[in-house]
Amino acid sequence: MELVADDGLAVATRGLTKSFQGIRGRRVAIHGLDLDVPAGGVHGFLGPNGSGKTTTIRMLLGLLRADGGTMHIFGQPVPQRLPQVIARVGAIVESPKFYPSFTGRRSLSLLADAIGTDQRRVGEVLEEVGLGDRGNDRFSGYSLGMKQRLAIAATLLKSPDLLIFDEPTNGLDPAGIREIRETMRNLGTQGRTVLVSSHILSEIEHIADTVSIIGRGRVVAQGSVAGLINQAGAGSVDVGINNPEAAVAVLRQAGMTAELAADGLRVSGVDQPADVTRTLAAQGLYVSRLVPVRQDLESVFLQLTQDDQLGTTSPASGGGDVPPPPDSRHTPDQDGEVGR
Ligand SMILES: Nc1ncnc2c1ncn2[C@@H]1O[C@H](COP(=O)(O)OP(=O)(O)OP(=O)(O)O)[C@@H](O)[C@H]1O
Repeated sequence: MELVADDGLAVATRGLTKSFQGIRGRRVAIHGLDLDVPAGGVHGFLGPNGSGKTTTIRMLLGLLRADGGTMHIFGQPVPQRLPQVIARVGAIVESPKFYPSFTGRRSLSLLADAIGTDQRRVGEVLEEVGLGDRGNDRFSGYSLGMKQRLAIAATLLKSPDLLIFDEPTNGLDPAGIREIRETMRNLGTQGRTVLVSSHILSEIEHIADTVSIIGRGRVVAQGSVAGLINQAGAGSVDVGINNPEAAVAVLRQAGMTAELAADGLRVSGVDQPADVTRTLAAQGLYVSRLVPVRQDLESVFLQLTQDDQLGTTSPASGGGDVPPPPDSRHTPDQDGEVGR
């Protein structure tokens, strides 16, 4: 049985591939995915709709069979050693179901019995997700955010080291989103690893320690949130000027990357903003405004996934560029479903 050394990763995939049978033939959904999720903290698994987040998560959990590549959870190859590692994993992959007329506490208590967990955990996990004072209310009276937090509480019963949440804020209002965000942040600060997928970046930017951005089944960037933002935002400035067309031409002639923007122009790849003003002034063009561009994860994400749609981004982690495997190696999607 293959084992990897303790590399500090909660989850690692290498060259992971998966295709589905569609009406017009097979479509590659996961395209050589190399994912690294460090142990401890919150990891945002980000990508546009249809980029392959759910498919990846379902493969990790043994709910769907991969076509190729390897997956490890805490150094154990999965699905081969999933039975050994699954006790350390809690996951929510679709909307959780509870009896509407049961209280949150009763539902958790039944679950605790079913999985052989001490009943003392019920009160603890209710507290952990902020439902300590609502545990004796019926599930039917909970807000959507509370229902989702009860689902998180259920995954916490067995004290997992890795929590996997697939789009946990889908369908929630802003208050519900905030509650779930805070819950995830708290879990991530307790030494646990929280792997959370989302296509909404603003949800993740402030709670994630590290992120992976995927596009079309490949990792296009991964690392710390701050690192990705710095990398993408380095040296961009917005320039206000009377004659932006002429300024763009002058700057391009000087070897800079400049383009027209809504209220002036944007120059990227600038080490010294003073170079911009100097270059323009030398041609009689005077800058009225020079503002460094503040990047956020959303703009990094859009840039990277847009580039990927156009096929211009090379995968950051090196192994993503795997051609679609030949059709003959695959069985139809329905055959790939495991235990569903
Ligand atoms: N059971 C299936 N049969 C056929 N195609 C599928 C199946 N599941 C996923 N796909 C396809 O695989 C691709 C990746 O889908 P997936 O649901 O993993 O993306 P996602 O990133 O989770 O998107 P979303 O944010 O919309 O949930 C899509 O093109 C999707 O249509």
